[in-house]
Formats: sequence, C-alpha cells, structure tokens
Amino acid sequence: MATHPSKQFMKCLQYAAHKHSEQRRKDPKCTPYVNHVINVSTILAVEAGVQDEAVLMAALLHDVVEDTDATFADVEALFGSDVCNLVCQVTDDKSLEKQERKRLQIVNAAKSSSRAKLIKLADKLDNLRDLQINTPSGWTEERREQYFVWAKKVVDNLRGTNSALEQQLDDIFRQRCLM
Ligand SMILES: Nc1nc2c(ncn2[C@@H]2O[C@H](COP(=O)(O)OP(=O)(O)O)[C@@H](OP(=O)(O)OP(=O)(O)O)[C@H]2O)c(=O)[nH]1
Ligand SMILES: [Mn+2]
Repeated sequence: MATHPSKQFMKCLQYAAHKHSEQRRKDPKCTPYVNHVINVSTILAVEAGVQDEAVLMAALLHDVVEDTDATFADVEALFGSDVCNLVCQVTDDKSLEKQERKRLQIVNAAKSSSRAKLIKLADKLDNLRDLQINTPSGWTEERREQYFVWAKKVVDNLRGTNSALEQQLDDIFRQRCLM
C-alpha cells in the first residue's frame, strides 16, 4: 500500500475545496463547508481505519453533487465510476420535499452498500459532534433535538458496519437519552 496520498486523492481534495469554496456551514463561526467533508474523510481514515481510497475520496465528494453545481457525470469523468457510484448512494434528491428527503435517508440507509454506509456513519458523526457544541444559526432547541432523534433512525439502519464509529455515535445518543 502507498504510504503517501495518491495523486487521485489530492486531486479530489482540491476539487472538493474548489467546488465548496463559496459555501459555509450553519454554525455561528460560518466554518468553510469544506471542513465538513474533510472531517468525514478523516473520521473514516483515522477513527474507522478505512484504507479503501475510493471510500475516502467519495467522503470528500459526498455533498458535492447535492450542494454545488457538480454533476455525477463530472465526478465519474474525473474520479471514475466506483467513486461516482458511492457518491450517488449518499446523495439526497434535492428536487424532493424536505420531509420526503429525510424519510428516504432512513429508508435508503438500510439498502446501501457497506462502503456507502461507512460514509453515512461518518457524515452523521461529524454533524452530531458539531450539534453537541453549536446550534446552527436560525435553529430552535427543538429543531436541534429533533435532528438527534432523526439521525438515530438513520444510524439504526446503518448498523453492523463499523464498531468504532457506531460506538462514538452511541455515546452521543446515550448522552441525549435516546438509548
Ligand atoms: N450539524 C450541522 N449541520 C450542518 C451545518 N451546516 C450545514 N449543515 C447541514 O445541515 C443538514 C441538517 O439540516 P436540515 O435542516 O435537517 O437539512 P437541510 O439542510 O438538508 O434542509 C445536515 O445535512 P444532512 O442531510 O444530515 O447530511 P449531509 O447533507 O451533510 O449529508 C448538515 O450537513 C452545521 O453547522 N452543523
Ligand atoms: Mn455531509
């Protein structure tokens, strides 16, 4: 195994930073959005021990089609069909109503491949860690609490995938008295 980041991985990091460059997270500090996708890929590499480079790259790209002008065709042309297929499995259909998107995340979690499940687990872990510290701007306490409740339903359909990540998530759910 290579001990350095591959050229493809570095291109992917650069592409994610470029595509998300205008976006900010909803936290009070308006963190650059790309910090989130870097966190998700880092959680996978460092905490989950994932060495599958396509998964680490798809983690960097997991919100790029959902939240920027990038298309699946762009992702496939630049990073190949394996990475593109993973990104596809973790991308919400933004043309749907929000409630329907939220319902589908729960349903689709159970149907996705174990590699896609890893990305969803890390995505939820980063969002929940953030919510433990910050309330996104414009959110009520109730909305924040409901996000934990909904995220647990998604995570419950991702179980049996990676024990380190699931333990981290369960610690958070226990702190919120959700289990
Ligand atoms: N915790 C947190 N979330 C933030 C922040 N900024 C943006 N988000 C995004 O907000 C989403 C949750 O907000 P909602 O109101 O429930 O959903 P929406 O943005 O899709 O309408 C999360 O998406 P998701 O669908 O759960 O996951 P994903 O889009 O990241 O894949 C998360 O990525 C932030 O500062 N903290
Ligand atoms: Mn995300």
